[in-house]
Amino acid sequence: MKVVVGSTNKVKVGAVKRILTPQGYEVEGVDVLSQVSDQPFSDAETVLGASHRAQGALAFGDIGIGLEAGVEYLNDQLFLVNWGVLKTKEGQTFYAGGTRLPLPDELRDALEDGIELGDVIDGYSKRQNVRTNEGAIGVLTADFVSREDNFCHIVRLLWGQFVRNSNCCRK
Ligand SMILES: O=P(O)(O)OP(=O)(O)OP(=O)(O)OC[C@H]1O[C@@H](n2cnc3c(O)ncnc32)[C@H](O)[C@@H]1O
Ligand SMILES: [Mg+2]
Repeated sequence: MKVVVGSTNKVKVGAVKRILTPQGYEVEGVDVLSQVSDQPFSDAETVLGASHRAQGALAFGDIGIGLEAGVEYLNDQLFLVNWGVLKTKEGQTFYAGGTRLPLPDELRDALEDGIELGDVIDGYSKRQNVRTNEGAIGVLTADFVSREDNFCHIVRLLWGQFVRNSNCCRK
């Protein structure tokens, strides 16, 4: 059974591989459109992007997984949010949300101006390609939690729901 991730970002594909390769699944990443803003600005837009990515990925395998990051206001505080969607050829859809972490106030203006967090966090941290490495979450947690760790948590939540609802691999 082939599992396809709707992105070629190595932390997204790496997270799915980390959970599903040991279970014997073939995992591949493909570039598909999220059909939302490059920087989603709400939970609703972020989960929609993940859903589009899962649907796009499903064309290339038996299971499609979409992982999407965004930002969301809670009261006056901007938070980093992450969502995952898993879709099967049989028409099942599973959703899971990940960690929420407050973003420093210094980042808010640039994000409100439409600059992607991936670009803003590089300048803020004085690091490069943060989005395909430790992620904003790595910068903000002194590297205790990486962006891949964060997506792994979501993949476990998605896969666990899929297993519970399928006949193939229930323990
Ligand atoms: O190739 P894709 O799959 O698009 O990978 P991406 O890094 O752009 O990932 P998303 O589109 O899901 O992320 C939406 C935006 O949020 C940014 N972002 C979210 N979480 C991040 C993190 O932990 N570190 C750096 N950038 C992050 C990202 O750079 C985008 O601007
Ligand atoms: Mg993107």
